Amino acid sequence: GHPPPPTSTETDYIRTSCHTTRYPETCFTSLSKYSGAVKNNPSRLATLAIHVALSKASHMSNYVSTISRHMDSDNTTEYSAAVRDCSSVFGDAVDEIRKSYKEMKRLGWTGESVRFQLSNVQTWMSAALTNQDTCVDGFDDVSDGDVKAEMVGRVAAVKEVTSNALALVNSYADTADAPIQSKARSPTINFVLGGPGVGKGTQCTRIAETYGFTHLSVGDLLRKEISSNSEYGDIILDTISKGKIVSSEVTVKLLKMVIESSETDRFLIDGFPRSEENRMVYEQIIGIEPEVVLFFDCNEEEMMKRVLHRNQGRVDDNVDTTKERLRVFEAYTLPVIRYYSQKQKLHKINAIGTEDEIFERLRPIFTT
Ligand SMILES: Nc1ncnc2c1ncn2[C@@H]1O[C@H](COP(=O)(O)OP(=O)(O)O)[C@@H](O)[C@H]1O
Ligand SMILES: O=c1ccn([C@@H]2O[C@H](COP(=O)(O)OP(=O)(O)O)[C@@H](O)[C@H]2O)c(=O)[nH]1
Repeated sequence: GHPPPPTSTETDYIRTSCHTTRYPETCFTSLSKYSGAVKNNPSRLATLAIHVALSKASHMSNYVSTISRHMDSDNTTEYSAAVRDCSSVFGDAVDEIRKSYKEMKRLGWTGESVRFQLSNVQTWMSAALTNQDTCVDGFDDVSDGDVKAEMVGRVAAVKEVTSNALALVNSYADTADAPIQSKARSPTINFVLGGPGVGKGTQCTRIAETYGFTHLSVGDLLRKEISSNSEYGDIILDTISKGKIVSSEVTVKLLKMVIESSETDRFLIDGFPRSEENRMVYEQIIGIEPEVVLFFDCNEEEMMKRVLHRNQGRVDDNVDTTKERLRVFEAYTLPVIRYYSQKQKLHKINAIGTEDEIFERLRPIFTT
């Protein structure tokens, strides 16, 4: 669709960011018309710059290869040799820029650290620039004239946008290291675990109100994704209906976005991590050690009873799905609970009793 019309603060952001590139004017003119979509976000700006470089480089690559194809095969002039070589290295440059663009689109989604993904992009964009230089160098031995000037001039224009894109990736990489922790604020995070229906949400609401936390129920975030028709909605609904665990890439990405965009910095994360794999991906992408991990403990019959009485119209609150959720809890979540127990972060709470009684058991944890 059409990008939203730019506002002056958004174009200011692009102008300032372009100061760090080697060709600031080209940078600004090629990117400012998209400033509304960039929304002052360095990652989006770098991705956009790569997109612009990709389109210019593809165009150039087609141009050189067309000229190359229209030359007689017995044409052995230095010009034709240079054009053939250029056509080949430009094809490589386009591949490298395309790979970079795809990687930028998957930042934070692959299970690898963003840092690692960005270093790949830096490598590929540098290689693309080198290939473009190689093309120009090939014309060194060609005698000066209009055709040579035309070719070298066109490549130079592509090099400018490629170099700018690399510079914007570099500046983003400088700030993207551990994106959350490098911010001036360093949020406090507590995890709240326990089987289905044990009362995590109920107690989290009270803890959040009394002790000033932002309550993030990952189950609620996922249900919101379903009802907002996000691209992952169908797969999330299918996974939740079966009582299985949604892919870590999805949950961690959601959590990261919510934490990053929140004005507050004390979080109770309810119902996550549900597996050691969840925990690993969390550590790679968000990486903030939880201060406290609460474990609400209760027998399965009681959990089943509470789930079946919940009455919130949830697709997973039925006997069969809840049996599977209990099985998943035991097989995948208990190992996480053991992990935090070994790290001496775990507080096990007896979840049998009235809501008030249970809340009283929690007070000492938050008042010391
Ligand atoms: N201490 C308790 N005793 C009995 N029922 C409870 C208690 N705490 C919560 N419930 C009820 O059990 C159901 C599940 O609680 P909820 O907080 O949604 O659990 P979870 O977030 O762990 O899935 C809800 O209907 C809730 O009202
Ligand atoms: O980090 C999470 C949190 C929730 N879920 C899914 O959401 C469902 C409901 O989770 P929630 O914590 O809302 O409810 P509970 O199981 O505690 O009743 C789970 O069974 C999973 O299918 C998930 O996959 N990953």
